[in-house]
Amino acid sequence: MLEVDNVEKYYDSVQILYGVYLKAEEGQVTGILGSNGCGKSTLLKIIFGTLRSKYKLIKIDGNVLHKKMYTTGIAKYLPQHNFIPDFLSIRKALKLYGVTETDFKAFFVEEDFDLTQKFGKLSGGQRRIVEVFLTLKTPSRIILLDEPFSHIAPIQIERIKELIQLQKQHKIILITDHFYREITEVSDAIYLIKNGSSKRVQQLTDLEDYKYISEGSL
Ligand SMILES: Nc1ncnc2c1ncn2[C@@H]1O[C@H](COP(=O)(O)OP(=O)(O)OP(=O)(O)O)[C@@H](O)[C@H]1O
Repeated sequence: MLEVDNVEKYYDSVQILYGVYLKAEEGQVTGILGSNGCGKSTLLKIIFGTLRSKYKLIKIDGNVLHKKMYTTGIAKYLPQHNFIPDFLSIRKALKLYGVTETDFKAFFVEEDFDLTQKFGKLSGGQRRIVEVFLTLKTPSRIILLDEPFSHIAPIQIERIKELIQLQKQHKIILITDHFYREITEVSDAIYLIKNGSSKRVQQLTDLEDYKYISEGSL
């Protein structure tokens, strides 16, 4: 289990997060929703350890994590924007992520990607779906996904959702996206970031009550 508590973040003198708490269980997908600029990406970066915060407490299976999470190899993080360098081939990326070529080919049957293809030569959407696939299939136990559904075609979104369901069995998956219907469908637990704090969403109508979505849009 991953527990994140008391996250406070300032950018210069502006406070963005005011004591965020969330709990993410193994075998479950934990969704994070919130309006533009509320601090979702900031929170994921703080959890991963690539962004400093004023306070935070991270526990894994009840033990306080003293190191930056990314240095431990326990987690992989999909940032909001493309991150695999242009010069890297698909084959090299598979090796780096510990994903087999067989698994890759089994998922991308239709696309029939050439494994020597470099990321710089893929389309924006192709690049994104390969990045999402690698992040989900990597053997790391904790997976942090920032906007995995953005920039990919609807049919691919369905495939990614199926992959998430398969991969979550042995993993702790934290996910955020503005495709809130996808998030609510794929998540076992949901938090909403609002006014710098996290609120556990117990039922979907809470999203209306917290004015994340307009009344009647469910
Ligand atoms: N490096 C930075 N310096 C100063 N302010 C920043 C920095 N990065 C983010 N912010 C601000 O912090 C707030 C939270 O940003 P963040 O990217 O975490 O939001 P978000 O919820 O992921 O937004 P979105 O859904 O639009 O991607 C925003 O107001 C943003 O302008």
